[in-house]
Amino acid sequence: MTEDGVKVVVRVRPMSTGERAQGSASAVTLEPTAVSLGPKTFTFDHVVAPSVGQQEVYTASAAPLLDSFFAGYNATIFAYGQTGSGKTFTMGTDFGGTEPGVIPQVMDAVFARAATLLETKMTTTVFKLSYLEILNEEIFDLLGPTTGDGLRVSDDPKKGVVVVGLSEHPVTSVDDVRSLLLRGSKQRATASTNMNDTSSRSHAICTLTMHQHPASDTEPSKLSKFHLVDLAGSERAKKTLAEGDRFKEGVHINKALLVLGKVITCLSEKRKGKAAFAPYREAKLTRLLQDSLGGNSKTVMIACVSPADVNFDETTSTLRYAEQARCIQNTAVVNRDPAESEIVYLRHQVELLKLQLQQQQPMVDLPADVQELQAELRSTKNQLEQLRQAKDQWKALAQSHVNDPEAVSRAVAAEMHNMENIDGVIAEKEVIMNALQSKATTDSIEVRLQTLQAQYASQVAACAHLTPSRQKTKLAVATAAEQEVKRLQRLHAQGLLKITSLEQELASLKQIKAQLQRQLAQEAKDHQKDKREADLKLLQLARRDQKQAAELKKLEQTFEKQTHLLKRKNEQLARVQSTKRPRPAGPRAGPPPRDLVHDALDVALTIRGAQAALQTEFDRRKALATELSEASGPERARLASALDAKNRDIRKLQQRLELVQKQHRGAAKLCVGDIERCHGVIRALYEAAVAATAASDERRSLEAQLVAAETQLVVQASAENAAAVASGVSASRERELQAQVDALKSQLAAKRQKKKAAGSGEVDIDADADGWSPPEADDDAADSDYTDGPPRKKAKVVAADCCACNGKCAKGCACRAHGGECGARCSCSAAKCTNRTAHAEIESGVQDILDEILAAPTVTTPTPVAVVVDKENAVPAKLVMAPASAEFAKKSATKPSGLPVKRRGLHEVSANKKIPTMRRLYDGNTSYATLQSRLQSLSSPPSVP
Ligand SMILES: Nc1ncnc2c1ncn2[C@@H]1O[C@H](COP(=O)(O)OP(=O)(O)OP(=O)(O)O)[C@@H](O)[C@H]1O
Repeated sequence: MTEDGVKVVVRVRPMSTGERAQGSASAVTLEPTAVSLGPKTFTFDHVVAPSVGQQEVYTASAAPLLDSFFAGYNATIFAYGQTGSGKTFTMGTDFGGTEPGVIPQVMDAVFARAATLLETKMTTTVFKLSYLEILNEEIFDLLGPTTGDGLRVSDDPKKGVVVVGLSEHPVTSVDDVRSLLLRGSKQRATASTNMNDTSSRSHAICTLTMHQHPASDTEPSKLSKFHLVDLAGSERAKKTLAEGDRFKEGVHINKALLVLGKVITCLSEKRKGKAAFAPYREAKLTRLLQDSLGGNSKTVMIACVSPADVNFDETTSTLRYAEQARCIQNTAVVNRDPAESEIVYLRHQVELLKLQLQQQQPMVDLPADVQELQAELRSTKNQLEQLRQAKDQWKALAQSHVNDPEAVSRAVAAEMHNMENIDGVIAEKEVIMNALQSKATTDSIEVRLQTLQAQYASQVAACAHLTPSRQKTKLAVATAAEQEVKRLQRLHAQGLLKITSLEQELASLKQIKAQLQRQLAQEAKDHQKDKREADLKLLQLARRDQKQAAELKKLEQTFEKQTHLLKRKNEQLARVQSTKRPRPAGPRAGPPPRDLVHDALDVALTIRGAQAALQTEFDRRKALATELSEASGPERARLASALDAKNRDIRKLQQRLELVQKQHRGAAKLCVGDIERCHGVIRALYEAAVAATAASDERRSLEAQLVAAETQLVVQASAENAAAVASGVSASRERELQAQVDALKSQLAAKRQKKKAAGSGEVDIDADADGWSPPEADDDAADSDYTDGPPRKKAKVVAADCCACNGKCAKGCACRAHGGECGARCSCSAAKCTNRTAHAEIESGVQDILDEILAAPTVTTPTPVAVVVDKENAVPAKLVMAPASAEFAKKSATKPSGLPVKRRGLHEVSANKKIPTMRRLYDGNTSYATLQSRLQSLSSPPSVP
């Protein structure tokens, strides 16, 4: 078992053509093991620069994993990063290409090493390959049938997390792998987005499983897995311009990557000693990578990033996660093949029995019953030999049927059956030994010896009565008999010796058996003990739980009581405070809540403004880069230096923004302190919200007025233009028309002025130069608790003339009912409403002009204009000539009048898009103050010809 951190290699790709076209500058500074981005420096195991090729990436990332893989450890390598950052390029399934990625290089190296192992150590290796993708949170087999539902993930107690039904294909060479991966890659979902022409829409996991079978029976077999993962990239819909299915895929991709980020953060915090639960189960991706992140695997992460400053935020986020991933601690173990472990055990048993058999080989010629025993032993030996052969057969079968689990399990069952027979054989052997022992001690040899001795004695006695010649013959016979006796005695001694050795053997077997039984009994005892202890612990834990639950309940009750008490006290305090008004100003801890809120909003608005400004800078730089690509000579040099300056500005702005964002984490610090202060903050926020809503209403209304005025004036100017161009209109008439427009303008200005003077109750949102100034609360009592800070202005009374009409103001109009006119706070359309003096006047004025023009003898094609409007007076400030579009010219040519139907509403004119270009003065990013000043600066006299 080894404890290992996740290794992180960062790969920075070269600037893409698109990024170059935008004039992007590099935002990263690279060192061999660090990347600096803005004010922050991130540290890694290895950093690969853009100029570096695929070979070095492989050497730095995957090559070290090969040793672990062959040592029996699981290995994982995965590429992580934003869309288009080069993950698929780095992992690469392009086997035949000029720049093979990590996967082809790993496969080449694995098969080369396997061949060497076979040659040098006679170790055989069996490989299987699987390839899957996670698309929209569903798992699909890229090497299985193309149709079908997603696969299920399940937890196997022995194998861990497995994908049920995922096909595994035996592979014997790199060619096999290549054809399978090419097939799978074709099936993998890719699509074109704004950020990448071939964007991967799914996470892909390719797994190579290796079984190693060493030649030596004593060495265990190993089973290890190599996961090669190409993740889909995180993406922003705003940048990828993804819609429909692409958008949906993007949402799933981002969700899975978010969970991956959470898991990485949790695991890195665990390393720092914080208790954190990694949410592996929240996404299929993290479930499948569970072992690779914090589990049984040696893991390398390749973080792919773009160097361009337009991707500053995404690169920062990738590097932040990658740095955290370095803190993840994995615990890898050598994986033994479970079937092979069984075989090793059986092999040892066979060896033991073989040894025993060898010890039982006969040393001398034994009598028939001893030979009988010998024969028995031989048959046992044969049985053992058969077992050994069966085992070899099983091994061969296992190798040839790696894909037929049923055949393997049948063979294992048969083998197990054979092994059970061994016990029976030992028992039989024991019975024979016993029988032989009793036989050998009681009958044959001793009885025969005694008989022979008796015969010998009687023969000697008989010899005494015989003649010398007969005596001689008898003596020879007696000598032979004596020799025979001696031989038999020798045999007897040898038999006894053999029996003793067999007895010893038997005794040792019995001893081993007894020892095993004792061991088993001890283990059973230990198990019982452990179980008892575990039960006890469980019981204790349950008791502790109960105790804690009771304590918790008690605490909750106490807390509830205290909350009640606090509430009561607060109420009392509020009553006391409401009686003593105004409260004397005294020293307070920290700035007043309203200032806090003001400051926080100020910072937030500044950040948003800066982000918008950054985007504008990007757009300007893009335009500059386009100009630069088309320019030549000194102009080119000028543009190049302007581009450099722009890049510097952008870099500075990005760094400053990053710093500000880091220092100000929104409203987090607002509600710190006592409860009274929190109330103050909430009140200030409420006031700010009211002020902002009022400002937004005002702005909307103003916008509507601007649009209406623009439209009217476009029509008016078009008409004037047409009339001017027409030969029938005299210069004096032109001046007259101009005078009419001026008159209308001054009428509207006067109207506006009148309204203001009457105190129409609009909230003053421009008091602050920064564009934000919270109005004071109009309820004096509400502010009674807070007397610090200078006294503030009171908000003006809200306008009374306010109708809720939709479009035109008809009879039911509230303003009309009260005898008043509609104004800025009314929800009716400024262009359609007939209850407004300005409207009526402009309408009639414009109508007069139109009538005048239509009365002219010939009207040529009008030139469309864009109009700039004075916001204050809602009258035209400037008319800018714009070239007529082809469409407009065509339509005008078919209609001699050159104008839409005479009495059609002004809104219809714009809705029909007769005016091709309309410059809008206001957009969401423009602050109110900026809008004001822009309008002010543009309110010069009309420049209509
Ligand atoms: N190191 C590199 N050298 C040259 N070209 C690269 C490099 N890295 C990426 N590219 C190119 O950048 C483009 C995008 O790369 P790629 O498709 O690998 O990105 P990705 O991170 O896999 O994107 P997605 O997440 O959208 O699938 C490709 O055209 C690729 O050829």
